[in-house]
Amino acid sequence: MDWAEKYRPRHLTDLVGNKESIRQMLTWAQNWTTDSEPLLLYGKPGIGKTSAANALATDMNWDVVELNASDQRTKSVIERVAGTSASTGSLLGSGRKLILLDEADNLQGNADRGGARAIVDVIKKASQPIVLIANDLYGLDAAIRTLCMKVQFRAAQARTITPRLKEICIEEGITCDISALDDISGRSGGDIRSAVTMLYAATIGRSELLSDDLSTSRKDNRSTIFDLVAATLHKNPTRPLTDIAFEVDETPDTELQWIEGNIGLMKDQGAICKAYQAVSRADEYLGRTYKTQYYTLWRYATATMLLGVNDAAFGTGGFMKIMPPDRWRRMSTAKRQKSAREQLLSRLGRTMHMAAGTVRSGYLMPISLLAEHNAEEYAEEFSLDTDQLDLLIQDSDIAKSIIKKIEDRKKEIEKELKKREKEEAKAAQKSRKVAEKQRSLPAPSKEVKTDSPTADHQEKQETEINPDEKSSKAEKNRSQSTLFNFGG
Ligand SMILES: Nc1ncnc2c1ncn2[C@@H]1O[C@H](COP(=O)(O)OP(=O)(O)OP(=O)(O)O)[C@@H](O)[C@H]1O
Repeated sequence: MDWAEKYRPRHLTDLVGNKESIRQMLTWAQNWTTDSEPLLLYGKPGIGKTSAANALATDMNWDVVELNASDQRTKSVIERVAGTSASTGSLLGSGRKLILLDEADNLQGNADRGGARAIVDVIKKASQPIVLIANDLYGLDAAIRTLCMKVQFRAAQARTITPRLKEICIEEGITCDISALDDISGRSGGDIRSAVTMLYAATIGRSELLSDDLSTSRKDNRSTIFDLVAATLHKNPTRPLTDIAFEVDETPDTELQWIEGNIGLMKDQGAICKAYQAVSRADEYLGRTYKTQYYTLWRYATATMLLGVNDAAFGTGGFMKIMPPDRWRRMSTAKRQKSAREQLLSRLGRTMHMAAGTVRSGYLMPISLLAEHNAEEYAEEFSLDTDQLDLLIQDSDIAKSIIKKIEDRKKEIEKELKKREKEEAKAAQKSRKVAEKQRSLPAPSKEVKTDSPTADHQEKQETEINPDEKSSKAEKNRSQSTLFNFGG
């Protein structure tokens, strides 16, 4: 029996983590009446949902009728099995039956589309407790979802899984390194089933588990292109080169570029020359392969390249810093420059209302000469980036510093704008508050106290108004009094 099954928790107290969810389940079960909602347990796989449901039934002394996705969960099966169980008592006549619907989010895959509908009917009619289990809450039919009391199960934390693994090791009589168990717990991503299974796999045929055992068993033993290049340039490769090449996940032409790109690591000029001859011969075979579509030639190309270069490399050894082919770096630089050139021409052309080709053939040189004298203005005018300005003035350092200066200035302006917006918002808020406060004040009494500070202030203001304004105010007052008089 695999350990995940062997060490399935039998009682609620055996479960690791999710204490609050387990408490909710127990309360639900202890207070269960025919009016209770069914329970929906949801969460990632392997964290104990099914085990918890079974353990609950055991602890409550209930029977279990389980329907999982492997059963043909058609409407009729669900109605027959769950429906009957739900509406009748226990076989023993006393206890209850827990109806367990595992993988409830997988009903849509059934041949009979009545599955979800049937569950809703069964749930509504049920006279026995029902537990549904799902990984994806929203993969569940909405009608079922809304009928249930939902309890979430969360992935376990690594530090709670390790003690469980230790218990299993003790039970199995295996001496274990705690750091090895921590490693397994960490890699399980909170999935306890996967942690238990990993432990099982790592300890097969052992009575001791050390952290080193784990790292070697985990290591991907396939060779990489770095291994192949290193072995080819080494005087005594430990394994046949063709075996290593077979494991490397690259085509012979890519391998050729890598080997050619690292030939320079050889010290001896004569050896380098010999290695290039082997590479050139291999390249011929590759060319013929593509021309004739006769892929058996690939093997000759690979053998010529690896064995020829290794033969030339005799005497090379020690630490080597293997790098991706320089040609790739140059190609990517050239590609970047080409795109910068095209963008620059189209930008200049757009501003000057002419085709990019015309700019290149007739105007690029004079613009470059002019830009040299006023690079910053040109960069701003045409919104150039570092590469584009560099193309124009042919000086990457100056281009870099100018673009940085422009960007810093832009940032400064943006900062200033933001600051101002904030200040304005603050002022607006303040004046809103003042207005609100004034509105909430009781209406002033009709009798105006002339000795009040407000009145003083008003008076003072009036004395400060210049004579012209005063006369126009007097005029206004006069006309107002006339109006009142008219109304009276
Ligand atoms: N909380 C837990 N405590 C102890 N062991 C656990 C726990 N969760 C999972 N396991 C181990 O993983 C196995 C599988 O657990 P279980 O079937 O309950 O998970 P599940 O959440 O229902 O997964 P799925 O959604 O895939 O059905 C158990 O038999 C047990 O060995």
